[in-house]
Amino acid sequence: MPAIDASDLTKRYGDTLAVDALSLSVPEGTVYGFLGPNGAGKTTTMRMLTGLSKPTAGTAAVGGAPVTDRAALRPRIGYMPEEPPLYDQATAFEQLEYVGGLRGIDAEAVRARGEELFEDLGLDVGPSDRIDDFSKGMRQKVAYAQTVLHDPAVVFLDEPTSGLDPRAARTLRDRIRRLADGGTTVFLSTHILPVVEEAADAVGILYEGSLVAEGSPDELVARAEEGEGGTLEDAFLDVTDADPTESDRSDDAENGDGPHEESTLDV
Ligand SMILES: Nc1ncnc2c1ncn2[C@@H]1O[C@H](COP(=O)(O)OP(=O)(O)OP(=O)(O)O)[C@@H](O)[C@H]1O
Repeated sequence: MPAIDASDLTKRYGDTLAVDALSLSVPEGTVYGFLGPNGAGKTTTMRMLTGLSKPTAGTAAVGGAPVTDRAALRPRIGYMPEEPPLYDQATAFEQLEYVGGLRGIDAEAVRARGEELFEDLGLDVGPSDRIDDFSKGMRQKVAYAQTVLHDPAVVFLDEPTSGLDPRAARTLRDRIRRLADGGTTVFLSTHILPVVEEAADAVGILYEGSLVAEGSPDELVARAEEGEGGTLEDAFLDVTDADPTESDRSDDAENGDGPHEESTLDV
């Protein structure tokens, strides 16, 4: 049974078709890199897969639980949104205690696991330092720790390395790879191609709500080599008509020539 199994998942906001009949199958213990330009529908997809947004149509199950069954889904998943919810006035441990409490993990277990996670991530903070004073990288580490605190079967990470310096980004990338090597499934949404190139087993490229390419990073690169380029970036550009190095191309994406249905790369 795949860890993530989605069939024709669709989300419509009024006239906007944010996600268009998306089907996905992600095997257990793998990292799936979910790429796409701004506004492609990545966050909307993650919100549906984590039970936070009700699909307009289609079905999905994560860790064996239907996404419509939030009680069953919750213990199986961890979700780190692009703007992780953290209490500025809390210390790093208080933040974990709060989240652990909501998940019914006792304080002692939270502390032990927190110490292990913070040490592993290289988060060096004093016992009374508040999140308010943390750098972006330190906040991301706390957010990551609270996402994996309960050892979920499937972890969803939305732009986890955005704003991180290269060293912090590498630490997180290594942790993502290790999670998968330990059997956890990781669904990773990002615009940053080297992150998926290094960490992902499979890559899906979303464009205007549809999956326009899917394969291993190597397969997509090989495909791009048949054209003009030979990098994942070239593959991305081929199928999305967008430049991933530009921060906001959603208007262009809407007005430009989108890929045709048949441009789906089944590599
Ligand atoms: N709550 C909402 N109400 C109305 N439209 C929405 C809502 N959320 C998302 N959209 C629209 O759905 C589309 C997909 O947005 P989404 O945030 O999922 O894209 P994304 O790929 O995550 O983009 P980014 O990379 O910029 O975060 C966009 O056109 C967006 O404007």
